[in-house]
Amino acid sequence: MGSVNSEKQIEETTMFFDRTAERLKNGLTTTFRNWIKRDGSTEFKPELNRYHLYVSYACPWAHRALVVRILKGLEHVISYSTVHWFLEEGGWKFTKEYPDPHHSEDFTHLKNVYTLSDPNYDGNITVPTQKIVNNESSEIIRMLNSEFNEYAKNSLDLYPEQLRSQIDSINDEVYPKLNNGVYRAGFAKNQEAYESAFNDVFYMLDKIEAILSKQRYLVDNKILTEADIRLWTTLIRFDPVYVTHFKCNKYLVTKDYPNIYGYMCEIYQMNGIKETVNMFHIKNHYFQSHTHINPTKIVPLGPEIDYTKPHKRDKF
Ligand SMILES: N[C@@H](CCC(=O)N[C@@H](CS)C(=O)NCC(=O)O)C(=O)O
Repeated sequence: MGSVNSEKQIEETTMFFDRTAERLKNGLTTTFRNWIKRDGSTEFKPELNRYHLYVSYACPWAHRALVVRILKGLEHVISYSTVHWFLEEGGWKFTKEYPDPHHSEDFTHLKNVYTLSDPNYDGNITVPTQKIVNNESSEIIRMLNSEFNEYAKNSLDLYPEQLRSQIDSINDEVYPKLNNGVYRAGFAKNQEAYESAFNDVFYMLDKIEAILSKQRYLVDNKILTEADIRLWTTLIRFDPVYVTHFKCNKYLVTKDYPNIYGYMCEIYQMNGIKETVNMFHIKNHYFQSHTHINPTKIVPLGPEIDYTKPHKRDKF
């Protein structure tokens, strides 16, 4: 790390992240899709200290799981560890600083955990993952929300029955246009693809700003839902990373969208949430790993953002 990459390295990095981009475009194509069920209908029962979340602090999808774990008060039930922030061919790595807490030092990569579960595994090595159980964050957060209630310190329901169809429909729009839209813009191979992704991103942000000018949360005026969490982990990366690195630079979310900014502050200020935000991992991951779009690997120093200001969202 540190030096400018050769053409061959850039080509390899491009191919590696093309595969990630392809998978993200297609949505739920992850491999381990088991469910933890409190009714005992699967082999995975909710239990204290049985499950571990392998995350990358850098990853917006893994970040969802960290946030829901805190909001539900499951810190004493489910442990987690983070991989190193640098992602390259070979996948997410364990290091001395970021070890795999469950296996010996022979486990150098997250891939080792996958192959332990399935020796023939040759699919994508993504985070978050729990070995064997599930590596699809949208499903992991549903399990954390509903299946661990007998241990959870907080009784909130992020996917309440009466709001499910609205949550599903906003997720279906926010995912392609914004969560993944920023990646489509950043990894675009031509002007047309970039512009189409860019327009989706700002169409979605404009729409969200309008919603949040009328109500406290994305789906409901009073009830925080998983749709908010899925949105927030993208928003928190927007100004520091996506504006420059992925060229989503029409507006800044913390300057040009006052309602979105207040909403980001409110969630950031919820108990335990700011500790899930590791801006060092986030910035270093994107700016250093994606050498095909940032060959010098220089990590910008800014921006300075204050998430601790009064959010005033309780006006609704
Ligand atoms: N659908 C997956 C996507 C997760 C994902 O693609 N994560 C990226 C990092 S942000 C990753 O781990 N990429 C590694 C790779 O593609 O090998 C989820 O939400 O859990």
